Amino acid sequence: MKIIADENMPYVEALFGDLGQIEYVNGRTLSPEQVNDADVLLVRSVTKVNAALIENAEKLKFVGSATIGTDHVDVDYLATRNIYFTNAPGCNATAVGEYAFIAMLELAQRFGESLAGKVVGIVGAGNTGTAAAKCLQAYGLKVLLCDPIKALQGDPREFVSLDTIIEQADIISLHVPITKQGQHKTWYLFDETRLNQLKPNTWLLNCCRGEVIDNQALIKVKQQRDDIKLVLDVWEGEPNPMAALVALAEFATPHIAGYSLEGKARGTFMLYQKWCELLDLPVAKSLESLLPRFQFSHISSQGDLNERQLLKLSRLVYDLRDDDLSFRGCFATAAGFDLMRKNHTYRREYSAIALNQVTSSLSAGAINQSMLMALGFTS
Ligand SMILES: NC(=O)c1ccc[n+]([C@@H]2O[C@H](COP(=O)([O-])OP(=O)(O)OC[C@H]3O[C@@H](n4cnc5c(N)ncnc54)[C@H](O)[C@@H]3O)[C@@H](O)[C@H]2O)c1
Ligand SMILES: O=C(O)[C@H](O)[C@H](O)COP(=O)(O)O
Repeated sequence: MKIIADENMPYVEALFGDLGQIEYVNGRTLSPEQVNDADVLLVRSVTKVNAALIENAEKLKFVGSATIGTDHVDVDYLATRNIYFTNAPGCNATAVGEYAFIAMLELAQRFGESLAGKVVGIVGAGNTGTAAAKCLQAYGLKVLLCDPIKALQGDPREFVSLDTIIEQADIISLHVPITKQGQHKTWYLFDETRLNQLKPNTWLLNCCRGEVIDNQALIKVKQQRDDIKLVLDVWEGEPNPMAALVALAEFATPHIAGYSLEGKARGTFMLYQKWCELLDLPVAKSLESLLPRFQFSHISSQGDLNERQLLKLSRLVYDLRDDDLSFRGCFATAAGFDLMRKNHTYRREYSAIALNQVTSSLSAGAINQSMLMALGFTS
């Protein structure tokens, strides 16, 4: 069996090595000739899987994308060809949620403010939005959720409109898929009009898809409104973000909000699980066996923490400042953007740290052992 896999998808050898002959390819430049004799195709968000790519791949029976988003895959075409498709919903949700939370802690520190007490609006309350809300609520913040689709489906959580979020939230974090049609389309959901409606001093974070914000309009609005602060992980026209926008963002990264080792491993593992299920094979490998031990796996601290100390602790699993600095040095070329993504193999999730807070208080609202557990650290 021939398995074609993106060279930047980790753990493919460990999980699929026994199941067939693996050939690694550059997902961004993958050509039809390279997939013509494939049985299995494993991709990431940078590969457009459509008729143009796989028309002549007659043996192809399985396409797996180790991603949450599916906008790069023509799922209708795959269905007409009876090719099984799976993605990895939720695989990197914790990573995205922690990225957003840590970015907010960083902004608070940079501007001498406290994150505690702010109201956060989450647009899109699926896997990543819920993961972000989990951290924020664990930290005691008021969270407003906007997701008209979930509301219509009867999700029991309380939802508000996007207008309410814009009026009331101090911070807005975007977590929607990119959709170009329909009542709830998200393409340029934040256009110039909406961007101009942001209340003074809003922090706007985008870790879903670049085109959810009109990037040209964002440049224009931000040039007139320095009160708005931006954290941007995704960009219109990746891998070529607009240089003027990078310069205007407080924190800028190359679409790596989901790139914890845990999230990456989960993505490939979910494809492996699905493939085993389809072939009626036992799931012989485990997710845990893939992950290296974290160098700060056990930490003891004395007493409750303050917000600054929580940020210090967070920087052990993910120091956003480092990525921001590297990005500014490499984003000018597509190769630089992609290389930083390729080499991004160092980030962990809060769960990688077992925390023992000696003399932790029981007071509600304190950054004590129970709040840290709720954030995702382990004991
Ligand atoms: N930056 C990254 O590394 C990274 C990582 C993972 C996912 N993503 C992107 O984030 C997107 C969201 O991921 P997810 O796991 O949360 O997906 P999800 O499908 O679990 O949740 C998306 C939610 O958005 C809601 N939604 C759709 N249109 C909306 C609208 N107009 N207004 C408000 N809500 C709307 C949906 O109802 C759904 O609940 C993915 O589709 C992907 O594009 C980016
Ligand atoms: O949709 C997703 O899951 C994310 O955008 C994903 O993290 C992108 O990473 P890539 O597939 O490009 O490695």
